[in-house]
Amino acid sequence: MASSSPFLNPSARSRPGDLAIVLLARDSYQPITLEQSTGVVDGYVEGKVLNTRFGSFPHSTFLDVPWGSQIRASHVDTGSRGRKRKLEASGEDTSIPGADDETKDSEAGNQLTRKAASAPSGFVHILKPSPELWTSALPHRTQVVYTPDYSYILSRIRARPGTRIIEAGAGSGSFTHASVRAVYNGLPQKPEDKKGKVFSFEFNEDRYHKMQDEIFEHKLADMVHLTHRDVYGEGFLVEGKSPEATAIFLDLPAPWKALKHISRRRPQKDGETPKPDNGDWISPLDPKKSVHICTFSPCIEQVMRTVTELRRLGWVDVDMVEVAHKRINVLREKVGLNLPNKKGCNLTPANVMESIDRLKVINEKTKDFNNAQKEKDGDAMAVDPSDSGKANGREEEDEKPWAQGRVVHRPEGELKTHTSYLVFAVLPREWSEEDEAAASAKWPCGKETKTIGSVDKAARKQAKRELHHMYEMEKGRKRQKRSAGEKQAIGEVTQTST
Ligand SMILES: C[S@@+](CC[C@H](N)C(=O)[O-])C[C@H]1O[C@@H](n2cnc3c(N)ncnc32)[C@H](O)[C@@H]1O
Repeated sequence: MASSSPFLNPSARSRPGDLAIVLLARDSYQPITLEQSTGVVDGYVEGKVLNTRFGSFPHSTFLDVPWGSQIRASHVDTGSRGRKRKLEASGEDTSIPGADDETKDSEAGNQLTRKAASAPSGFVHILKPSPELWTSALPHRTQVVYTPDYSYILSRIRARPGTRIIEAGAGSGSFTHASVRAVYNGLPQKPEDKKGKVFSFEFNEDRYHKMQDEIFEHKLADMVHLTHRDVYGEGFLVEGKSPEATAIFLDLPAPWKALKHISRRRPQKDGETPKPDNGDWISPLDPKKSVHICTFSPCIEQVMRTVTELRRLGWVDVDMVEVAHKRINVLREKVGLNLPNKKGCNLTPANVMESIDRLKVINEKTKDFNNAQKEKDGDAMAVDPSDSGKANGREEEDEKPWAQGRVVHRPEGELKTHTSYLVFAVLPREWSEEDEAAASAKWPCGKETKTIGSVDKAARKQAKRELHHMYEMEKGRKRQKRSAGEKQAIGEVTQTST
C-alpha cells in the first residue's frame, strides 16, 4: 500500500490540504498547508491569504497548479478586517454590524470567496515538499541536522528501503523526514509486517507534541513512531517490544549514556561481569543482522567518551568524520569596462585589447591635460572614458539580460562553520554454536565430495591428461638438451686430447 504523504508520493499538481513550500527568495522559504476556502477568512473575501514582503497571495492562487509554478501577488480586499483594525486603532467599539454578518455568513458557508486579481507587487514560487526543502523551511525548535550531514549519515548507516532506524532525539524533525524517505518501501498492512520504519525518541514534552502534530499533518504517522522518553534511563523498546533496528542515529547531548541500551545483551555497569539474560531482557536490535550506528556531537571530548564506550561494548570499525560542506555558486559574470555600473557587472578589462584601449584613453587624457596646462588656457579637455569600445557595450545590450556574461562557478569564500563530528561504528551480529552448525550444514567446509562449479568428470580427466602430456613434453625437451650438452663436452675433450 502506498503512502499519501507529500514527501513520499506527491501529486503532480497542488491540492487542498497539501503541504507546500513557498520560495520567497534565494534561501528564504515559507511552509504552508494549502486551504480551499469557501467564504471570508480572517476578513479576506479572497479566502485564506499568505502575506509576504512580495505581496499578498490568496491560497486559491496556489491551488491546482504544477509544482514549481511562479505565482503572482494579488490585490486583496481586507474587508471587515481592515475596518475592524481602523476602529481598534481609534479605540471605538469594534463590533461592526456588517463585519459580523460577513463572518457569520462565511461560517455558514453562504458568502462565496471572491476571485483574486493579480497585483504588480511581486511573485513567489510554489514548491513540492521534500526533506531537503523541509530542512530549510521548518520551524526551528532546536539545532538541526542539515542535508550534507544527513545524506552522508544515511548512506553510512546503510538506510535503504525496508530498514528500521532508531533516532534520538527527534528535535525539530529534520533528520526524521530525511530518514523516512530513505527507508520507505510501502506501508505496513498488518502490525507484524516488517516494513521500513523510523522509531524516534524525544525527551522534551513540548517538542514531542509539536513533532507529533507535524507527523500527522505530513501523513507520516504510519512510517514514524514517536515516543516521549528519556532514552538514557529507559532505552529504546517501543511498547515493550523490540523495534528490531539495524540502523541507529543519536543526536543527543551525551550519546555515550544511551549506548548501553543499544546492545544485544542486558546492559552491564562498567567493570561488571556479564550475567545470563534468562530471556527476560529484550534487545532493540535485529538479532540476525549487523547494526550500523552514527552519533552526532559538536565537540571532540564528547566524541572521545562515545568512542570509549563503543569499544567497551564491543562495537567495531569505529571511525570519525567531519563533513566540511562547501556550496558552489553558479552565476553569470559580466566583465568589461563598458558595462553599466550595476549589480553583477565587474568593471575591469575583459581582455588584453580592452586594457590597451583603456591605457590609450588614459594616455590621451594625460596628453590633453598636459597640453592644456602648457597653453594655460585653464580649460582641460574632458574625455569621457566610456566613449571607447561602445560597440562592445551595445552587443551586450542586444542580449537578453539573463544570457549576458560568462557562466562561472565559484565556491563560497568561507567554509560554513563547524556543525558536528560524526562517529560511526558497527555491531556485528551474534554468532552462536547453532548458527555455526547451521552454516556448516549449508556450506560444508573441508568435506567437499564434489567439485564446485560446472567442470564435469570427463572434462576433469581431459585436463589431467593434458597436464600430464605437457609435463612429459617438458621432460623430453630437458633430456634432449642434457644429451646434446654431453655430446658437445665429449667432442671438446676428444679435440684437446688429439
Ligand atoms: C539537537 S536536537 C536533535 C535535532 C534533530 N536531530 C533534527 O535534525 O532536527 C537534540 C534533541 O535531543 C533531545 N534529548 C536530549 N536528551 C534526551 C534524552 N535523554 N532522551 C531523548 N531525547 C533527548 C532534546 O530535547 C533535543 O530535542
